[in-house]
Amino acid sequence: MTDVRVAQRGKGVLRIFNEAGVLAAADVHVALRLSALAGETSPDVYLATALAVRAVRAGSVCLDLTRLREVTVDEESEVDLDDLPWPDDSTVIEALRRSPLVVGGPAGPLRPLRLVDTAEGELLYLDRYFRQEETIRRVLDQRASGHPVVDEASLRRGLDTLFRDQNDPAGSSAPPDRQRIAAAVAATHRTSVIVGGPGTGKTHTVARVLALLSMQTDRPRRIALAAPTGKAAARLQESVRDQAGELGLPPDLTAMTLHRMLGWQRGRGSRFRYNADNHVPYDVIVVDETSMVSLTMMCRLLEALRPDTQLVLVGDPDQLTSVDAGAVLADLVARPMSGKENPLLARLVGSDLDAADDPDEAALSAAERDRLRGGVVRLSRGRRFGGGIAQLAVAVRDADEDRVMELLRSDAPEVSFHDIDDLGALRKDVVDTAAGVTEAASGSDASAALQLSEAHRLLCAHREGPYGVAWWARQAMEWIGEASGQRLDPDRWYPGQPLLVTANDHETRIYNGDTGVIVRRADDELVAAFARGNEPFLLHPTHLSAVQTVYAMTIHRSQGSQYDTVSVVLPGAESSLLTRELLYTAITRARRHVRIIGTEEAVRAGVQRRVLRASGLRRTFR
Ligand SMILES: Nc1ncnc2c1ncn2[C@@H]1O[C@H](COP(=O)(O)OP(=O)(O)OP(=O)(O)O)[C@@H](O)[C@H]1O
Repeated sequence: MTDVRVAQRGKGVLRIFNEAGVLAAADVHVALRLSALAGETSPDVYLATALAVRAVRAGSVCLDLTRLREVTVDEESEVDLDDLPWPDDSTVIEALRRSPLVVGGPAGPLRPLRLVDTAEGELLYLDRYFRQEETIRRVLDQRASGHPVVDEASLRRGLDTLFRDQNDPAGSSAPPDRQRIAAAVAATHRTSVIVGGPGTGKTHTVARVLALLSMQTDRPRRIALAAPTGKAAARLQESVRDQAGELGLPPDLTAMTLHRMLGWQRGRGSRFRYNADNHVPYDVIVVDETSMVSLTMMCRLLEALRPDTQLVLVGDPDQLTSVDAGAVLADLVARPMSGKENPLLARLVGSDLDAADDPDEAALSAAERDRLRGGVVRLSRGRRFGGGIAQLAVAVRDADEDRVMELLRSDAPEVSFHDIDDLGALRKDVVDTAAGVTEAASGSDASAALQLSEAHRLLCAHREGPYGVAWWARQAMEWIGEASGQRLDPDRWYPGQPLLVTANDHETRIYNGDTGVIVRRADDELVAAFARGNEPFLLHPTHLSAVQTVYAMTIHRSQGSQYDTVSVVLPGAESSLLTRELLYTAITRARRHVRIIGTEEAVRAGVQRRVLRASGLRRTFR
């Protein structure tokens, strides 16, 4: 028997790294094929190439050659990474500098790798990702070289009207008001980036940005609202529509996925209808949940923009990033800012920029002020949560593990911490939620069933194993079966069955990650219901190409959704999936209560472990 994960052609160092589980067979094949085409024979270059392919697979845009050894392997692997025959960093870099894979060779113009020197060390790119990153950098810099033409007096009036004191509607909100700064930045820059944790008012601000921009002209602005997933688009649309009447926005603004906005075409691969030669026809584009946008998608979006289209990128850079390579939103916030601050900003919101601390909002730091040059504003004042969840999220984000433990062990009603044997409260939430959803679904009330299915969600870091989704979903089904006296059979459709879509279907506009529920219609037919705008979208379940029954889901999948109560089953402290970003994402899925199930050791390990996502966007190239 051969192990499919081991590349049969791999020899020497590649074979050793492959068998140790650091490299996949595909990484080895790509490295060998490229080397053969270019006539490369150095084992150091083989290894670096295979590690560069692996890095992209693991979500990085490039390989950080100064951190070669920072790789993770499966938990089951018993290999000690330090025992592997790691070459010396500088030997690898020297070999790459001479390599035909990097400099081109007699075999032809093929140059599949790029070696880049930066102040913090060398990066190795697969050419395709290098070019995408270059495009992003170039388009952003071009767009930052000028500012939109605006009517200053009208903007000032707009800001005064839209950002009111909550207690005194005749007055403006107290400075510093970062939402007002964000709106002013968005109105005066071609590209702006509005970031913040959950409930900091990102969508509230976006609706006001749209109102502010619409006030600037008599001609209606062509506005596009977009998000990387269908679910996130639906949420954005709903929030903006809720505020449309109050703000004088068109009542029928529709949000769509980025794929749809760029004109995804069946059978055309990543080639969109709108691209560098055929720009998207909008004056203003808002992208929500930008943390989930991959490098490739950001590249496609930026190259499809008209130079004068105003782009507002919104999201939470502390969350888990896209499944594909890149952490573009976090990079845009952290990258060295070029350009000068738009002087108009100081005239419009000078009192916010210069204000001292206010009881509700701290004064702007020097770093925040600097980020304004790049059109980046971070909203920090939580507007939604009763303290506990937000405080916990902030402590995780700031890697303050003692504070995290203190909050978990406090009696804050929004947070609880349970041992893996202490499952009574979880069981009750699972059973009660299923009972509520089943009752509504059996009574053909699709809206209520969908709403009730957001009352509680069980999240895991892993798919498999004792901490994984499969195990916990089975456990949940047993609990529900015992409580209702009826065994659940996920191989047949039944009312109240919770669904998770696992692949995009552009035709039905049902997307990977969308969740729904099976409902019995008044005519007794069973249909799948998905939340979409005000009315649920119903379709026959056989029209769903890829769908699972979901009593537990991975934290990755839960991105872009929120639930009243979230229960998070943590894996063991040694799990490489357990990271700060993962914990932060899980905690911030909860609206009212977050229940963490696991050990103190696991919490502390998770808070300290970071997702390594190498990219060049944060660096200055030499
Ligand atoms: N300046 C404000 N004055 C009053 N209420 C506000 C203000 N800003 C936000 N809110 C309210 O706070 C809540 C959270 O705001 P919003 O939904 O815009 O946050 P968000 O950052 O988009 O959150 P999420 O990331 O979870 O979607 C909403 O109910 C909103 O109406």
